[in-house]
Amino acid sequence: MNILETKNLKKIYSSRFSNVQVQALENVNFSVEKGEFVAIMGESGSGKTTLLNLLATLDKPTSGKVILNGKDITHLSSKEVSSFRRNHLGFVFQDFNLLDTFSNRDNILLPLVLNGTSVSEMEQRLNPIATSLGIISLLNKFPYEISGGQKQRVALARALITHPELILADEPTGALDSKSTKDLLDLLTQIHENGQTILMVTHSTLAASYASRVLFIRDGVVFHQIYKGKKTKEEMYQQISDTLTVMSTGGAFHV
Ligand SMILES: Nc1ncnc2c1ncn2[C@@H]1O[C@H](COP(=O)(O)OP(=O)(O)OP(=O)(O)O)[C@@H](O)[C@H]1O
Repeated sequence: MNILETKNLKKIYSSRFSNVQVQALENVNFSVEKGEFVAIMGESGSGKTTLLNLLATLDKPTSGKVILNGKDITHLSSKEVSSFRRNHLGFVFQDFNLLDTFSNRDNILLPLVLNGTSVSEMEQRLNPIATSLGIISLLNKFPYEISGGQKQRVALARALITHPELILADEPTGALDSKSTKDLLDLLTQIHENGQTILMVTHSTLAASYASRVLFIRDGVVFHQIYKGKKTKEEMYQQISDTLTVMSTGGAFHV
């Protein structure tokens, strides 16, 4: 079953002060099945952030549709979008986006507080997630007291606490050292194996090699995709690297 689908997604940025227009996405079509872990790769300027912003309802496309769980989310009113985002999507960012004035526990619970969830329900949700992410001992600390890898695990807990249909991760390992990167990727794999749908934008071949499918964007269209299937992480890594080389040297693929 498709949980996410983009149909003929196009985004043209136009400036109010000049006639210059930038076509960031030309015609993006893809779908994500429930439970998939999809990585999106592409060179700088290929339109990845633009795509993520459209999927996250942070921006509207020039034309085309984003369908999440059967609902076209491109025409939500400004009143609807923030509760929609909170209830259906979980976000993980490169720079964690945790509030330093809140404890880690309160950072994680914030989306539930905004939704008016009861305290007992919050605790019931928090415990299993914090246990599986290994952050129970960090809950009463503040973000500035913990390492980058720990912060990203707290951010992941915050993303999971609402049981979102889809986790959108923007370069989640970008600010982490190699040990924390591997730990985070193992956790994402575990979450994926538990049935969570994840879409991750990344420049990292290593991060993408953990995904069940990698989509490559070039010049505003989906240029190629690789399914993990029965490949090992190492085989996947090699195939992603080869594809990036073909892309950077202007070679052609057919999706
Ligand atoms: N707000 C904006 N106004 C005008 N042009 C924009 C805007 N945001 C992005 N662009 C342009 O759209 C194109 C796609 O940008 P986007 O940021 O989506 O690429 P990206 O693949 O995420 O790049 P990177 O990997 O460097 O983050 C680029 O040519 C960029 O300059």
